[in-house]
Amino acid sequence: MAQIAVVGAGSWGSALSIVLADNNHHVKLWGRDEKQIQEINERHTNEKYLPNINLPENIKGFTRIKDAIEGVEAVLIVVPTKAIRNVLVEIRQNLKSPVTFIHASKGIEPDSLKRISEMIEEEIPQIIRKSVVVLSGPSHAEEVSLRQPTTVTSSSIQISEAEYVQNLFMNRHFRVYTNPDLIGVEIGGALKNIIALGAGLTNGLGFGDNAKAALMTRGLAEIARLGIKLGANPLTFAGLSGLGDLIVTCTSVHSRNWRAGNLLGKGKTLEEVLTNMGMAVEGVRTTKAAFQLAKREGVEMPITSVLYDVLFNEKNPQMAVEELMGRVKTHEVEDLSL
Ligand SMILES: NC(=O)c1ccc[n+]([C@@H]2O[C@H](COP(=O)([O-])OP(=O)(O)OC[C@H]3O[C@@H](n4cnc5c(N)ncnc54)[C@H](O)[C@@H]3O)[C@@H](O)[C@H]2O)c1
Ligand SMILES: O=P(O)(O)OC[C@H](O)CO
Repeated sequence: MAQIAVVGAGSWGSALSIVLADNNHHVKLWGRDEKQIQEINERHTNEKYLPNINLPENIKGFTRIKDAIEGVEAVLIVVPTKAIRNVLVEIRQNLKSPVTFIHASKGIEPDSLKRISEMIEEEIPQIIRKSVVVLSGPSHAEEVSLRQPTTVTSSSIQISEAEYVQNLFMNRHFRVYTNPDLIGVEIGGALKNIIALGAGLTNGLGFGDNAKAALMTRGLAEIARLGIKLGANPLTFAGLSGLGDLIVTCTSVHSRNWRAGNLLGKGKTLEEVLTNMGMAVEGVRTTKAAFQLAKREGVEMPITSVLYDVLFNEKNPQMAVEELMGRVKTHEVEDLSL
């Protein structure tokens, strides 16, 4: 059985630790909060992030990254995107031999416009990096930790490494597929959070299922348009890390992005929403990054664009919906190869 470091003891890092521990791996879970790590080691719980869940005893908590990564064969990064570069620097300074880097975070870095696998390649020299693999798909921590049926995709340009990660995680509750399209998997996983914010926002405004279905469908069209321009396989967007994750995030009671959008639609300010959530709402920064990426690539992304104005330029949400509905008439199906 393998020894794996999980860097990030929030909801998703803790839930994925349970999957690995159920598969009899030795999990070294890093978190920055001493009290939380003490709770994980002594009471085998993480009440703030996974209430009412018992953690298996083969999950050990660490507060120093140096200790968590010592002797492991793979490092799973699962902190919010804004924290990734800092943890990577600390890993680089302490890692002694090459490991597989897996990440399960969902975001794009504003300004640099890097995907997370690109940040890993930038920060971690090849001599200590066997490969980079992303794990993504429709998977809320709350359900994974209850061992409810979940399916995800393991993606790497080295398919043997994607299969290695598939083998680490796969069990009878957690089914893992592989896909070599790293760009498509990362873009789908990151950008669906923008659409979930929009779906929550229309709910907050009092609109129903027609509006939600419209946002999801046209949202997927613009995600695919950008992804294909960046080199993704169009079919990936119909898969687990595309359509699958879009469905779960736009319709689940667990979705942080949907809940944040809902509060915005009900008139709360962005600051009020983020303060109240207390958990990662990746869609906000990803909207900024996707807006910048669309501009750089010359790709039309109307939903992302109006949400950017709602989040960062105080556009009224009701006006944003009216703007989308009043766009110039167009064809539905486009030639995505253009
Ligand atoms: N929660 C889910 O169901 C889920 C599922 C799939 C993917 N994800 C993705 O996983 C990533 C983590 O999300 P989460 O839901 O676990 O978040 P969370 O809010 O539950 O936990 C975040 C964790 O990161 C830590 N953290 C926050 N800022 C930090 C910093 N600057 N430096 C170091 N640590 C920091 C927090 O202390 C906490 O332990 C996100 O990219 C999210 O999109 C989440
Ligand atoms: O709760 P959300 O909106 O951060 O979404 C979590 C996961 O990405 C769902 O797959």
